[in-house]
Amino acid sequence: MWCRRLGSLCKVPCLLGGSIRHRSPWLPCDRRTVLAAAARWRHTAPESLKCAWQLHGDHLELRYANTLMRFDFVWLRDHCRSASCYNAKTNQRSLDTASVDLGIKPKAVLCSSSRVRPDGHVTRYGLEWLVKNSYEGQKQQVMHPRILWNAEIYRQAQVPSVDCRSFLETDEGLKEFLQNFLLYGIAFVENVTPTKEDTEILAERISLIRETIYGRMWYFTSDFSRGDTAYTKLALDRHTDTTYFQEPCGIQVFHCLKHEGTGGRTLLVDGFYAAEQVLQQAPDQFELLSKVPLKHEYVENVGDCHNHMIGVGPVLNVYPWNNELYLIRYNNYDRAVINTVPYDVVHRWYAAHRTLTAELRRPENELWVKLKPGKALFVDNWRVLHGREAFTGYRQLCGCYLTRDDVLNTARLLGLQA
Ligand SMILES: C[N+](C)(C)CCCC[C@H](N)C(=O)O
Ligand SMILES: O=C(O)CCC(=O)C(=O)O
Ligand SMILES: [Fe+2]
Repeated sequence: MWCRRLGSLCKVPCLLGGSIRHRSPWLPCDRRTVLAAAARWRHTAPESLKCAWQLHGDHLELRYANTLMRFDFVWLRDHCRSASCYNAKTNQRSLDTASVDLGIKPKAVLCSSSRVRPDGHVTRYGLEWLVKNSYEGQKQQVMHPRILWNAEIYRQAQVPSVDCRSFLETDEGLKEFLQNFLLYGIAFVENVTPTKEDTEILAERISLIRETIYGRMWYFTSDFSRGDTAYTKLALDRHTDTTYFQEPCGIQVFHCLKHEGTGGRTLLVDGFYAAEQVLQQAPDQFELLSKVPLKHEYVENVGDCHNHMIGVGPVLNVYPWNNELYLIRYNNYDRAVINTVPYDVVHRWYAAHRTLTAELRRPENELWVKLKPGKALFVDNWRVLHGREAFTGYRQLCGCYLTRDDVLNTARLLGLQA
């Protein structure tokens, strides 16, 4: 049974809605023959080629807004936004998906009929909603818009630091800061009172602080109070932190409270920029780095501190549907014995790791900054690597880790895509 009646909504194509009446166990369908004969393109209006659909044996094919989409029938039933299937107040599904017949088929597809007879369950979808939420639509989009940088690109962009008061007291200041942070993976706040307490207030403005084995707010000097090279005066090559957690910390905040001596500059490298170069030069190496799981490990036995952490995952982590990078796990100090990779793969992995390392080490990709009291640095620890130059004298840094979900939450609440 096909309906090509057009409701009043159809006059505005972007508001077109489609309705699907599902064949469900509680509503036996006798329209199989109609469905079988239905596999040809249908248009919402004879003169409009903007939207067309075709019903196949197990899915609905829809062409709209230059996107060809295919919707599985169970998917369509599962995403029904009717009052009995979805609670619009809580934005939660009420439908028990497991109760949907996996062989479900729509009884009819109607284009924006204003009068649908109340037999069977009716599911309505807006075309825009379908485009936005289809696999094909998502594939064309990035989850996180970013500007990949090397030192020159970052300098040219002249990204401003945000003033501490504006950051703390205005939504505009906070939004500007977060926008910079999301685009570049680093952002600075200036004129911060150089204390641990004031740094904590900053952190709490955008997120929950992630307490770890290093505490909530940490404070460190080169006193080797912990069994890690960070607590010395030695240089630290570029790395991301807490690679040995199953979920590495999302953001790291650094605030240098004091330095009387030389050296100690901070190195920042956009890991995604380097990975992108690997993808261009050697896509198979990129793939290897994104597929081969490795362990990172933290073993500490110094004073009263006894810890043993293990995190497993590939160096490059990508969303499987669009290959977009979302996390780089790179720390050659903390990388554990490789025992998760067979010998013939491991050699190719080392070659791929070498290619990535060469990109990460290109001098033109290195951004060097000297952290000074009053200037707090936020680093996206899932994207930007940090390191430091060896130093002399007394140097005191404070900071903390933030939970990524909560930073992104704040950004979304301010209207940013995160
Ligand atoms: C930042 N803070 C000094 C607290 C900890 C440093 C952790 C260092 C560790 N090797 C890692 O990369 O995870
Ligand atoms: O001392 C520094 O500037 C940074 C050390 C470091 O890598 C860290 O604390 O995670
Ligand atoms: Fe670090």
